[in-house]
Amino acid sequence: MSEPALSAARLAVLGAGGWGTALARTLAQTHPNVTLWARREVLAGELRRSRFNAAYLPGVALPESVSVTSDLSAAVAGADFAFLVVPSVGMSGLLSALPRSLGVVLCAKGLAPGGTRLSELAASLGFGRVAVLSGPNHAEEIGLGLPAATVVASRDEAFARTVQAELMTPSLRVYTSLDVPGVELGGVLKNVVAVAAGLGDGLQLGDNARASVITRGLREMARYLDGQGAQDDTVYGLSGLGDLVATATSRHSRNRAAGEALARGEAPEQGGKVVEGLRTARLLSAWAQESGVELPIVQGVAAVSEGRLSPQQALAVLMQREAKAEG
Ligand SMILES: NC(=O)C1=CN([C@@H]2O[C@H](COP(=O)(O)OP(=O)(O)OC[C@H]3O[C@@H](n4cnc5c(N)ncnc54)[C@H](O)[C@@H]3O)[C@@H](O)[C@H]2O)C=CC1
Ligand SMILES: O=C(CO)COP(=O)(O)O
Repeated sequence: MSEPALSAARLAVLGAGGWGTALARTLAQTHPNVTLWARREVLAGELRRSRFNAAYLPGVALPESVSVTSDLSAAVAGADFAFLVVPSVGMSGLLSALPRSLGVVLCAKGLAPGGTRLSELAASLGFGRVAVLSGPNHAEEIGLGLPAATVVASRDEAFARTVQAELMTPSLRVYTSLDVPGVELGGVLKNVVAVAAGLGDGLQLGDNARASVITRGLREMARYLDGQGAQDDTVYGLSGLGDLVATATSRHSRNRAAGEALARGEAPEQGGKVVEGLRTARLLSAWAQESGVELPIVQGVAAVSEGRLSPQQALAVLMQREAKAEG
């Protein structure tokens, strides 16, 4: 395969956790001008010195061409657009500190406080060029250059195409979409179902149980997306079913591992790595309670993570729901 052509675009990756590091490495294959911003200077210094992110993505070398800084203004100065890769709880603070003229690609798979979608948050803060990136993309594999596909969605079709063109490499196939809520929410909800799959794995419930959780979880995802303005078929694409399968079955998934830890009676968040599905479960469980829309798996995960039910009790609640037709 021939070497991909280099691009003159200047790109910023804001957030130096696992996914930000993997994206910076991917972009560096085709861009000599990539800057990676780490919130903490101690991490930025470590990355500059060793070129490895031992805490968040061990084993993936950051190319020398990637500039690393903890100075946010310097990171985005002259950038054509930026990938925002901090946990969803940090997105509001990060967006507030950025120039509104900057094109932003939101890469977190979670919701803002109160359950607002991150793309809505960005628009409400005055950003004009807003895209979301979502798909079956474990940083551990993308960072090694293993093949994958992903979706960039924006209401601004030209911006989505620009991001697609800049992010595509021979090992990362990027699709565009105009369905922002559909693509964004698929990535948000699959994390909760992955926690449920992890709970089942931790309780050693077997392959049938995992398949049932994935399938009924997909149904809950579709039910929620339906009320949020998403297109019907998006949930069955890469950002929905694709990412659900990747996350609910992968040894890399932090959300699945959190479910396993809960089943063992251990703390679900370990090593300082973000587990978006726990917070999302609580936000969506509250929404389900208020709206009367049934999201039993989401509500079960919320109940376990809040300590209201044991994993075994949550399983019993799910299994003993009233008999009904599939749908
Ligand atoms: N790890 C993965 O494979 C993928 C993760 N994502 C999503 O990307 C987002 C980031 O995840 P990871 O990179 O895995 O997280 P991570 O846990 O590996 O690292 C998070 C990074 O963000 C920093 N951080 C934490 N709070 C912050 C704040 N308020 N402001 C700025 N920086 C802050 C941490 O110091 C750390 O460097 C999450 O929403 C996750 O769901 C999406 C696709 C793949
Ligand atoms: O979103 C991801 C893969 O697409 C990563 O999932 P985890 O946060 O569960 O590791």
